[in-house]
Amino acid sequence: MQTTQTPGRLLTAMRAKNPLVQNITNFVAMNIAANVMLAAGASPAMVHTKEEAGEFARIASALTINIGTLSPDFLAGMKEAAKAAGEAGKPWVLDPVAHFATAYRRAAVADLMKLKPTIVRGNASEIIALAGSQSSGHGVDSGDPTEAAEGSAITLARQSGSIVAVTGEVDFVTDGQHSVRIMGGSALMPRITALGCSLTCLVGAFAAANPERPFEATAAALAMFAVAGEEAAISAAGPGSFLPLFLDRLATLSPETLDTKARIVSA
Ligand SMILES: Nc1ncnc2c1ncn2[C@@H]1O[C@H](COP(=O)(O)OP(=O)(O)O)[C@@H](O)[C@H]1O
Ligand SMILES: Cc1ncsc1CCOP(=O)(O)O
Ligand SMILES: [Mg+2]
Repeated sequence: MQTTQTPGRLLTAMRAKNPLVQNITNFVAMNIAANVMLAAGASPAMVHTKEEAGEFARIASALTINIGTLSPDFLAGMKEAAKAAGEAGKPWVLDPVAHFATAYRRAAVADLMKLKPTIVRGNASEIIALAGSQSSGHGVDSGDPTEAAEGSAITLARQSGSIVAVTGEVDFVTDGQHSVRIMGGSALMPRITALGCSLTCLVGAFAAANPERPFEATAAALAMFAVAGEEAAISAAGPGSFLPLFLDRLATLSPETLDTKARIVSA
């Protein structure tokens, strides 16, 4: 029987491990996602080409895959890395950015889902479409509220066996049987590009340090973003000044404060 782990304890474990996380992410996100991970306490490596992606996945503690700026070379690397992570029993996270927008993206995500991601993290429109329903997404941004995606997230988790996380004004995490909602964050967050992509990478870091608890690890990473985002917004004048304040808050957030301020409720 496992003891209950609070988000703060999972954060402590993540910082203690300083996990090496391989991120095959998009050109927009590479720099900000690496900075988010370093600030939070993880060790990011952006390694994507097919010649080395599988080999690297065997030495990293977790893998994250994001299709934001997809190309044939990236996709080949993603498949090599996902196969290697699966064979090595390492957790991996899929971010299906705007997968509904083109036939190429749809096919790529269908192939990656067959490789059984441990966790899928997307915005509401992405998760609704991935479960086979009609979404109102426009490109990389969501056109749907999280509550409209909750049923789709549960269906997707049951179909795929993955933990599914939907983010937005409220976040939702489900394994198909149990679900939580996470409150917090700031309306400034969707006005800065690649924060969702960066969160996907941070989910990988929490899962790397807590591989037996991917559900709790996912909720803890989302709660860290929610608390740090809410606090950074207090002094921010807009999206530009929010970003450095957010990085500082990720770095200074203590496990005790995370436990006190995280708002995670059973759904
Ligand atoms: N309106 C909002 N209010 C508070 N937090 C938000 C809001 N929209 C998004 N967030 C937060 O921003 C982060 C990125 O989520 P999201 O914008 O949904 O991802 P994506 O960039 O992939 O669309 C998450 O931590 C989420 O909780
Ligand atoms: C703008 C853009 N275009 C392709 S990927 C990308 C970044 C999307 O980041 P996020 O999903 O975190 O908003
Ligand atoms: Mg996104």
